[in-house]
Amino acid sequence: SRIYGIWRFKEFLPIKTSNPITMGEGSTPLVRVEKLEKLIGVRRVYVKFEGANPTGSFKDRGMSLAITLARESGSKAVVAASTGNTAASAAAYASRASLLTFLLLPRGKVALGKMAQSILHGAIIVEIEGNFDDALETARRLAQREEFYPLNSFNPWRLEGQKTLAYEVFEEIGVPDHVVVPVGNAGNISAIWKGFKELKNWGYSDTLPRMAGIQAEGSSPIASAFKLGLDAPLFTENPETLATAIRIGKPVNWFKAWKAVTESSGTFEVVSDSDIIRAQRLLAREEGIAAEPAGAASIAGAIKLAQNGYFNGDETVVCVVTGHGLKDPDSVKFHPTTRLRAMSVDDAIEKVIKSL
Ligand SMILES: Cc1ncc(COP(=O)(O)O)c(/C=C/C(=O)C(=O)O)c1O
Repeated sequence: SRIYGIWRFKEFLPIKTSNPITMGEGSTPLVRVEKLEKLIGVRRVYVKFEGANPTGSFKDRGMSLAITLARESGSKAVVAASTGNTAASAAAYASRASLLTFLLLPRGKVALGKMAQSILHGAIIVEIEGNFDDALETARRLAQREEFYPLNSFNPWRLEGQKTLAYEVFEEIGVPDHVVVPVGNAGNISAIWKGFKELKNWGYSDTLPRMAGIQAEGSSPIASAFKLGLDAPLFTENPETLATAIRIGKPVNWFKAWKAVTESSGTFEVVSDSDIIRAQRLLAREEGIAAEPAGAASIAGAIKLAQNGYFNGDETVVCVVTGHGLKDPDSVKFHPTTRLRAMSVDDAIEKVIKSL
């Protein structure tokens, strides 16, 4: 059968199919980041680089299952509210299944690369005046009509695909001490935790990681409440962060994420937009990894957790970088570099030599 991708784990997936809608999603790089290790102060730090998926984010893992089911459901169209990556992934996989895609997007709040993908794959795009949470409510109501198949992460099949990240990490390095995940609608951290629990329940492993969920300061309904010692999130009407992928005020999967953190004796942490931008630059200029801002939030979170003494120094930490830097080209405005204008070959040569 398949030698790479999530369908290698077909026995662990809840749907039986001989021809899934797939583009080889999964089997993403687990990259050791030794310079960041020194900064975070633990024995090993790895980045699970989900930007290497077919549409550039972890969403592809779950979309492969969900679209395979959508095709069998007899629906004519799929519908998804999104901050961008679910949209891009839905449009790509649905086109492969010859299904129409309706996207509900918060107008003006979706990063350029994700809009480009949604357009390229021919989705029907509805830009809503409002935020992601309004878009999600629209999608939920549309999904009550037979002709629309719902793709948002209240759809459990998406999370069943996303749990495969845990299987891949286990295959390569066993069970890490910590897994750090950026949290928006809170599906992914829950899915990864589920994957590790299954491995233990099925007797493949005998330990579990501690999960750390990272949210952006202006959009941290779960993390802020957790840090205040509350037992439920503080939903916010106006989430704000430049990490637009995780700009979500009413996370639909908050309860699953809360359980993942409490069951694993993990934590939630809040990082500022400047922490995120700093992490994006460190990843790109020290480790060669291009992360979109929300993807860099896991590294920003690990740095902050280290500063708060959360780690004991000899652990292995996996940071999930959830989306590729190409998704949000506008974010390069935060990362100036030298750009020289050369009027001729000689001029270019002279300027380059002067810049050495
Ligand atoms: C790069 C990136 N990093 C982290 C998250 C948060 O994952 P969840 O906590 O499972 O929501 C998202 C989520 C994106 C959407 O929710 C969407 O695309 O609509 C993301 O794109």
